[in-house]
Amino acid sequence: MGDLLGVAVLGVGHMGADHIRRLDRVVSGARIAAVADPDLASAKEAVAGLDGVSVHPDPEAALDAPGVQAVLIASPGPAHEEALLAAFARGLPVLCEKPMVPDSVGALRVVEAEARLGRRLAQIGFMRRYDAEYRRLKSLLDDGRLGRPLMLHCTHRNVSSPPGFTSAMLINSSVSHEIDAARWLLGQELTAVTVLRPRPAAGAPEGLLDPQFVLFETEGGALVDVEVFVNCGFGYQVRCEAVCEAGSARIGDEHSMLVTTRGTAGEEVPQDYLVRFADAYDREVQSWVDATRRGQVTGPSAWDGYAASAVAEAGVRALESGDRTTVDLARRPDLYA
Ligand SMILES: NC(=O)C1=CN([C@@H]2O[C@H](COP(=O)(O)OP(=O)(O)OC[C@H]3O[C@@H](n4cnc5c(N)ncnc54)[C@H](O)[C@@H]3O)[C@@H](O)[C@H]2O)C=CC1
Ligand SMILES: O=C1[C@@H](O)[C@H](O)[C@@H](O)[C@H](O)[C@H]1O
Repeated sequence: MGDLLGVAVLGVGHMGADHIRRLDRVVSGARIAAVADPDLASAKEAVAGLDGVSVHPDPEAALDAPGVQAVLIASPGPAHEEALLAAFARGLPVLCEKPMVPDSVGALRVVEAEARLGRRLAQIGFMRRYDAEYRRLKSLLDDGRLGRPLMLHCTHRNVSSPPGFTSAMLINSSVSHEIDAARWLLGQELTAVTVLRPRPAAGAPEGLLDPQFVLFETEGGALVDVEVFVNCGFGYQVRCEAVCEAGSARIGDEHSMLVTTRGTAGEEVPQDYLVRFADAYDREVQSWVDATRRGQVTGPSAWDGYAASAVAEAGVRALESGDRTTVDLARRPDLYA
């Protein structure tokens, strides 16, 4: 056990429980040292059968527990800022689920706190950067064969939204992935956003503006459109097509299986992100554990987390006003150059 990275997991809901399973059974080089969740019964259940794990209702008690060397934050977004700052205060490396901090002012506080430390401690959970298809697309765009990217056409569909999901969350929870992916794929900041809303789908909960059509402009003059539809009812579908000056490339169609039964043949569609992005989460967490054990921090940074929150915030304003809304980004600290 001594050589394994001792991880405290904060939050044992959908993502936290899946990351606990991953750290315990999939990823090498780590062990769960502590967990925290105000729902103590769920926390105990999440680590039932694991040795040497302390269970806490309070996140800071988990950070101070024996054997904790790193933190994985999987609590709801509004709890992330406090947890990140507590980890920084203890010098603990962190993998923090997206959104890093939902509001940009809080996200900037995290960036500034890390910049004051003078070294990176946080990796943000934008797992698409670890997905095989996204990585192929990134390599293709980077090698220049297709020429300058002009547009990204993105689709983001969920079968259904969890209870309490708001119209703003279509942008700051769901589209936050496209915001990060677009910034990463294009190597450009997003500068303005417009949101159109068709008549809501009959299957959407009362009052939820679902679907939405979100259009981003980039600093290099490209456009990124996203259809986000979180109660589509039929499957989890994430696609991205890059249209460039000398060709196009599309990802997101490979995660299905051709099934033949009772006289028909058709494709099975994944039903959620835990299935569609299973390999990406595995690679993300393995990469975090490996880098942490080497004393390094890699992957999406706190600056990327902040930028995603600032763009999403402009998107929510655009949704509410119906106007094209520009993005205000703070100056990027040298730490993230
Ligand atoms: N990367 C991805 O694809 C996904 C990321 N997420 C992100 O993961 C995070 C968690 O989401 P879910 O697991 O779906 O939520 P969830 O609601 O299933 O679980 C959250 C858990 O955190 C606990 N909790 C509440 N306050 C806490 C605190 N202060 N400290 C520790 N635990 C606390 C709750 O009791 C609950 O058990 C969110 O930031 C969400 O945006 C969620 C789904 C997919
Ligand atoms: O991060 C995620 C959720 O929080 C979000 O609500 C979903 O729309 C995304 O597909 C999923 O990847």
